[in-house]
Amino acid sequence: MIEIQELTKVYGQTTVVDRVSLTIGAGELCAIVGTSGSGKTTLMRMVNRLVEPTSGKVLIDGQDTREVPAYELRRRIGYAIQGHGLFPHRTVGQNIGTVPHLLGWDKARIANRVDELLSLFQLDPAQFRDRMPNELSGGQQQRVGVARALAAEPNILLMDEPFGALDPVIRAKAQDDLLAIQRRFNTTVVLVTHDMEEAIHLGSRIAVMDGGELLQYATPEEIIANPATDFVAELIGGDRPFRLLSLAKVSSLVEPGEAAGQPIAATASLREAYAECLWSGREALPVMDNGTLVGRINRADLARCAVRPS
Ligand SMILES: Nc1ncnc2c1ncn2[C@@H]1O[C@H](COP(=O)(O)OP(=O)(O)OP(=O)(O)O)[C@@H](O)[C@H]1O
Repeated sequence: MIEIQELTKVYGQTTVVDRVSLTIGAGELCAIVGTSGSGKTTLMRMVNRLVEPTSGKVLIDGQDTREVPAYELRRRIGYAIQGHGLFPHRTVGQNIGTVPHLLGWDKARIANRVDELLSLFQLDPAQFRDRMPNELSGGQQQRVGVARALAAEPNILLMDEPFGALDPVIRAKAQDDLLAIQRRFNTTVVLVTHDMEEAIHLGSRIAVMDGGELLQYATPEEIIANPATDFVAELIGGDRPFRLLSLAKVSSLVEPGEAAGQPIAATASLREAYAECLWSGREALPVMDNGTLVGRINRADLARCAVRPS
């Protein structure tokens, strides 16, 4: 658990993070969202003391981070940034093994961990572990960057716009990889993004920053339904019904029965299902789960899920 209490950063005359307090539960993914310069990165970097707070404090599992040497904190907390920050003259395997090496893990354990992470990120270890970063695509480099941040099995992972530079298809894949890994290891993740869509998709809670202040800290459902200020509403944009639909899966709305045409996956979002209904002009779609037809989903139910929650 991360408890941020009255955290403040002042540079010269400017307060860039202003008495922000929030608690991130173990295994949660907190997405910090806001416009450029709103203080997102500074707030996040104060968690591992890459930036020293001017005042306020951060407790990790109850321990004040000021009592822990900064270098130890940075080893304990994974950190991944946009543009991955890989060491260009070290192989993929050496990059991923950086922190385990610093922690004195033996070679076999490091090699196992490197291969395990490469496999998790769907990069064949035999093919990738000895390559240099410039022999990878941007998306592959990004995945290696996240794998490196996870190498020493940190309980906490800080991510600064990790998917910002990726094209939409690779980005969606990288986001899903992150969610799968985060759930598997129950990692607490703090992720900075300027993209509300990404925050809604990934965040179990979203912290909205503006001008150094925390405007709202709530679940995606709460933020969409009840934005705290006009600015938060503006960040969410006009397509709130679709954002609501994107939060739930088809499996949550399956009913018994049949429908004609191409099935939709139970793991697809309600938004995808609604789009498919509209696009194909169908009132209902068959639902497929692991290769088996499990029922159908109908358009009227989908439309009801898009209504503003009361
Ligand atoms: N080392 C520094 N010295 C002085 N000002 C700084 C320093 N680091 C950041 N700032 C200022 O603090 C403010 C917040 O910066 P920060 O990087 O936290 O914003 P951000 O919300 O992450 O923005 P972006 O989305 O553009 O990365 C900005 O106005 C920035 O210019």
